[in-house]
Amino acid sequence: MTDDIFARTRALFELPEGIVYLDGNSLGPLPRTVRERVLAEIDQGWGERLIRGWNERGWIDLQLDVGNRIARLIGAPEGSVVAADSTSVNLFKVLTAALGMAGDRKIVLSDSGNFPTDLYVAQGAVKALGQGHELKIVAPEEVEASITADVAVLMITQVDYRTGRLHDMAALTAKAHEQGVITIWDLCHSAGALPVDLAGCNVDFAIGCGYKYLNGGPGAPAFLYVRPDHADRVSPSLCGWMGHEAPFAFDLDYRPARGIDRMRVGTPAILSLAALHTALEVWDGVDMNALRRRSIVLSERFIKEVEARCPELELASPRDPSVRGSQVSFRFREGYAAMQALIAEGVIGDFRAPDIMRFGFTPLYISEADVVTAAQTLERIMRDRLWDRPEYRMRSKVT
Ligand SMILES: Cc1ncc(COP(=O)(O)O)c(C=O)c1O
Ligand SMILES: Nc1c(O)cccc1C(=O)C[C@H](N)C(=O)O
Repeated sequence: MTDDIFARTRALFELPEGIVYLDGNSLGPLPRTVRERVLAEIDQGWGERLIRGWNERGWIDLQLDVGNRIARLIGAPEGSVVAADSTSVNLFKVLTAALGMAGDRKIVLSDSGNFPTDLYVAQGAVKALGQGHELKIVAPEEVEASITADVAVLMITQVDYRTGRLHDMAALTAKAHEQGVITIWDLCHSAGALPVDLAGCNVDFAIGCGYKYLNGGPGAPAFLYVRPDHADRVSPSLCGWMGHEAPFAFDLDYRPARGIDRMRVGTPAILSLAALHTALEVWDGVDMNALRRRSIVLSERFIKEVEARCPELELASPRDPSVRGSQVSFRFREGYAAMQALIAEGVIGDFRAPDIMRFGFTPLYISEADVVTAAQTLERIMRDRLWDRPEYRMRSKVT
């Protein structure tokens, strides 16, 4: 039964012939219906309806409509998620809002497994606020013990982009709340990768991107969640007219809209939003628990196959699947060149410095046969030392 669902979802994607795509954790592939939707938005929307498209094609509500589709995947209620901006910008928005609610507390707590943009945004936000806040970065294993009553905000990415290590959202959020700490979760590697229960965990704020497991396309709009009981209280720091109570009243003074709408800022990129909106239809009928079971089957199989075939590689991800997201990483000193060789042989993963070969497992379109093909190809690359070729050592701008 489960297999039938994923055979059906696989057919919804346009995947190049002869490629095993294990990089949907960086950029999801193209859902077939997206092209038609974007072309319709161009031809019948922009082309024919012109400015009338905002009302007649529902562009003005699209950020909330997309948000509602994402909400189901992350355990958030209707009307609590908005699609907007990039993850980095959304993080700035929620972090400054959270710090505005945190009274005299000055510490933003995060960990060294976080994606660098999150840390950079926090550094920038602290500087921009100029109120003596401080970013404290601890090791991932030290997060829980570091949640103390002097912390203002806990800012954590649930799944480590390099190793796939999974933080316990329920436990860390509960501990944070015991200590009066506001929580922000980055769901970039969680949304569409595993079941997330924002409401059940009582998370305060969350953000994430649209281009990985949600398959919204390169640079797709990101998303932002505010717990409903905070939504009318938070004071946005990026105050734009789309987040105003009455944008078309053109008042001189900013008055925040009610609810999640206030986290909107400027005019959204409608063509990209339309692509994400349609891409999210592939999730119709997909049970996130079934997805998680399948993701574990695929990643366990990959680990087993690679460890049996490639003794040079060392598992960098947690061995226990219950504390791993939907990706598996291996360390290899020549990992960059080995990944280029693998890509040249039709298996696409990616590399993260200094030595991590990273593979994403996305049950919507990856089968167990793909996993075996990937491991066999990797075995050949290691056995024939294909990574030793000079052409695979030249670093590209984007890895
Ligand atoms: C955890 C995490 N946060 C943020 C980002 C990126 O944010 P943005 O969408 O602003 O590029 C990424 C990946 O690019 C990520 O892995
Ligand atoms: N956002 C990306 C981009 O614009 C180019 C290349 C890769 C990305 C990524 O998403 C990287 C990703 N967050 C990572 O986990 O490494």
